[in-house]
Amino acid sequence: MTAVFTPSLFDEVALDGPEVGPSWAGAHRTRLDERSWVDVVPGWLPGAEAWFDRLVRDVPWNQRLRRMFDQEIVEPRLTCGWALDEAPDRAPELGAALAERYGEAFDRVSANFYRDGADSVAWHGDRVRFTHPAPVVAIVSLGAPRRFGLRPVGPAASTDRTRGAGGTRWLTVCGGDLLVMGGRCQHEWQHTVPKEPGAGPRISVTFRHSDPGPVAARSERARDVPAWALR
Ligand SMILES: O=C(O)CCC(=O)C(=O)O
Ligand SMILES: [Fe+2]
Repeated sequence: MTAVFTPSLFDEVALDGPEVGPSWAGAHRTRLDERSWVDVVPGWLPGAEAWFDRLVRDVPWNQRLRRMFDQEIVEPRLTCGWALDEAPDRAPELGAALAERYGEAFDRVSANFYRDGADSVAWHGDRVRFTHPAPVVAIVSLGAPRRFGLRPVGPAASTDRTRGAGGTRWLTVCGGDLLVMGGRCQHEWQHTVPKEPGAGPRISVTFRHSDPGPVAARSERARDVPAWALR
């Protein structure tokens, strides 16, 4: 008998089947300078669309207030954070895949929800720099594409005369892409997701490691960076 294709049955099998893990096939490292790097893996996460829909629906999003001098600023995006083992489904599995690849015990997950192009994150280095000389920060993008900027600050800015416009780099991150910052990126570079009129909704899920480990980490000084951290 000839097999008959039944779309509903096919859909069910696809939904109930094992979720395919991330793929490193397209991984590409850009050296920002001799001490900082960014990895981009286009199409890292299969099933990114379905995960986006689930997170939009299930995460208890909130909009934080930030004190800036004597003003309270409402952050232009929604956020939520967890310990890795309490984070929503897929995050623990993805944290384990990242830990294997980067040799870091990622234990913190946070998510940002950019509802539209009016939501953004301003230029900053992540707070993990206060406890780590060379933190690895991994960001999974879900939903609509957005521009992601990196610009040098501190020593990197003053030595980088070759790239024009202050050495700022721009890339576009799409749903399913992975972007990983490492080396001195949080100390000597800043990053941003600027406002982008017309952009659709996007979520970023970030993985960080909170334990500074055996390295004496409470320092911003470059000479304290262990060689292994600058891979
Ligand atoms: O949404 C992004 O890709 C960046 C998020 C970010 O920089 C942060 O959460 O610190
Ligand atoms: Fe950040």
